[in-house]
Amino acid sequence: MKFEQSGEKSDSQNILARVAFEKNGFAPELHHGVPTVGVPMTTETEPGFHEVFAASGPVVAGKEGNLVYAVDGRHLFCSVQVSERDVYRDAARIAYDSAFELATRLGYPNILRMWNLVGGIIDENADGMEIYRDFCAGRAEAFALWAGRILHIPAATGIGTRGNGVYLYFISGRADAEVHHLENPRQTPAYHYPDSYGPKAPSFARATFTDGILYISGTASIIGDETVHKGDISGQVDVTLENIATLISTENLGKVRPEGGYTLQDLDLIKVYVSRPEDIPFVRSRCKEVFSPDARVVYLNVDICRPDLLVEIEAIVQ
Ligand SMILES: O=C(O)c1cccc(O)c1
Ligand SMILES: CC(=O)C(=O)O
Repeated sequence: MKFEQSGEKSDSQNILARVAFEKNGFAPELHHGVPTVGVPMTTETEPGFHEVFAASGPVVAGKEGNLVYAVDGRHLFCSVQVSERDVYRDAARIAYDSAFELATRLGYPNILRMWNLVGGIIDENADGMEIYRDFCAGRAEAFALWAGRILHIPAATGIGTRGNGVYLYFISGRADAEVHHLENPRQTPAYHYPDSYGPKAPSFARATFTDGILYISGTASIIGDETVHKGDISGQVDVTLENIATLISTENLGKVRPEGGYTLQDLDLIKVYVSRPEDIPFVRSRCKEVFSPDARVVYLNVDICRPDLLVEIEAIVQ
């Protein structure tokens, strides 16, 4: 598995799947035989871009119900869209349930990395519950239904969009793949968050390390389970970067990676989610100081899963 990002479409050879970051989204489809999903994450003024998941072997792609997927012998990519609705819990459970059924049936039960792009993430649903909490409840029910068959809870992102409904996509691997899911010593595991954050805790790990690739989950200014530096973008950026630095340090990642850990200079394919557009110039200049000049970094103006979070960062080391 390898990731690429580009401003243009590359041709479809050896591509497992493609995600188009654009202004309007579109439901997953097979585009010239390649699973393609459009996620509504950019604005008129930001250029769109594509993220490409490279295949490790001959690709077989398909569609089943709402699921669009591809396998290459080592990995499954699967995507499903949940259209806008009053309450998401049942639809989120059903979407994950059908995706997990496919993943286990095809022999890729080892989820490695998932993205949950949730329109109106901090708005209320028709019952007055925050949509992120509503979504998390359905997702947690699906993980509980599949416990033992879907092997672990992986690294993830759960973030707002500039559209409606929910876009899900994930990659998973074979049962025998060597996969390590990591937690952060500075943070409570999200799946143990108390119910003050919602009826079911968020189902994700802080990072997944497999096959020489480190997937870092969306990370924010949270210590323990609490948001710190409320209203202070500078403080939130610093804590977010410190959280990532600790997560990928030799003390933490070195437990599963014999060569040791990484530093912020090793991050690539970085996504920086910023909830207030006016903070983007500051965040950009701070990120320039800490990330490698060769790192590919995009800034996306979307809501984050708690109203008091101003910034969230995800990345890959490969
Ligand atoms: O619910 C999630 O999957 C999630 C994962 C990472 C960060 C975040 O805000 C949310
Ligand atoms: C970012 C976030 O929501 C979390 O770490 O829980």
